[in-house]
Amino acid sequence: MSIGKFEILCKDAKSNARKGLLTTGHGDIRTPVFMPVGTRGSVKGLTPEMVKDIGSQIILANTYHMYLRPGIDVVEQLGGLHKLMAWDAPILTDSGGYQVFSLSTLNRIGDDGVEFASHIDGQRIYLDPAIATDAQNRLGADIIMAFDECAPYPCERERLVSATERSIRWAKICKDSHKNDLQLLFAIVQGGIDLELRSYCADKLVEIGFPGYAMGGLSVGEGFDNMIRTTAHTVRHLPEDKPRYLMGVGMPADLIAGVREGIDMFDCVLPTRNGRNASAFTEEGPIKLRNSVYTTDIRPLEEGCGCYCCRNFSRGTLRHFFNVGEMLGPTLVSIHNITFLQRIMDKIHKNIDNNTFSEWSEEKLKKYAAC
Ligand SMILES: CNc1nc2cc3c(cc2[nH]1)N=C(N)NC3
Repeated sequence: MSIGKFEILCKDAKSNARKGLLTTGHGDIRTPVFMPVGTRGSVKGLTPEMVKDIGSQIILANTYHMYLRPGIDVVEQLGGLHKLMAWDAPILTDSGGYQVFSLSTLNRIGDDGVEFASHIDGQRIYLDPAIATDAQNRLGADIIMAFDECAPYPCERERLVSATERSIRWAKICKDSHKNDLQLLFAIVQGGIDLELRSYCADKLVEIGFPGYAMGGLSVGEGFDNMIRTTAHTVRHLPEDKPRYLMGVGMPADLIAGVREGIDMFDCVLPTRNGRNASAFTEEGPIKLRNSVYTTDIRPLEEGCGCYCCRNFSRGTLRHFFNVGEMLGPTLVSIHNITFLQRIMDKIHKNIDNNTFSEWSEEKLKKYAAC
């Protein structure tokens, strides 16, 4: 089994879209792929069996959160992350770089690492590239991420440059610290929407050499056009034969547009976060189920969807569940929303196979933009 092998199976003639097969320690991943997020070891509100039934191939967990609770030692004593999550397929762990800068109270950012106060109990913690890589090696995920510094958006160019430079230096330390050949260490390209900085960062990371490359720092309020323009530009600086991962993305239109620019992997909390907040993806745009207009609506969320939620529950029932605070409401709408994104990925695969992706994606993007 050649872990890290990425085979391009089919390429769209009129865009950068492609289908691939990525070999990992827990099986092959057919790309493009959407990865549901299980930040603290659970895809919120869903059993692993539900996630598997939807057709998800790989799920995420987060090193920052697992480091704080229950702690890496405890995860190891519980049999590792796959055992803890009851998931025998591929897992990707984010390094915690984003969460340290977005969740915690930063005390010190140095070239060595970061000192911060835990967002849980204020405990002072120190993380650096080597510690974050060792933690991911011990968690045992199949794909692990470099420890990076995520500059806020927007921010002064000087801050963006220093965060990008530091992320490059830290990526090299992560690669030198990474000991487990069963795990793939992906680099993360930073640089905001500054195309020159993105090129510089991508070129430097490719020089160091990684089995896959992510793009971080997008889908943070820059807007769809900036995100796609930056993605398209950066992809041109990444190797054709390595997987490309657009972190934290995204909504239905983002997935289609990202694939068109040559992205292979996506993750996003929105299907479950929106699901918990009674917001459901539909082909006609999101619907807010707490709205009284759905009180006696006997239709499923989406005619023809086929997910467990749409096969068994009406919009009226779902509105009732949210209205009275039944736990089943968030679970059902999360199942539907992940299924909705999975179905988009399935349609992407089919259209790339049939060489109809460009026309299909054009029509879909127009439709979703109008929602
Ligand atoms: C908008 N969501 C999102 N953007 C991200 C950006 C990054 C990330 C996770 C994200 N999630 N993880 C990193 N280690 N770095 C960059």
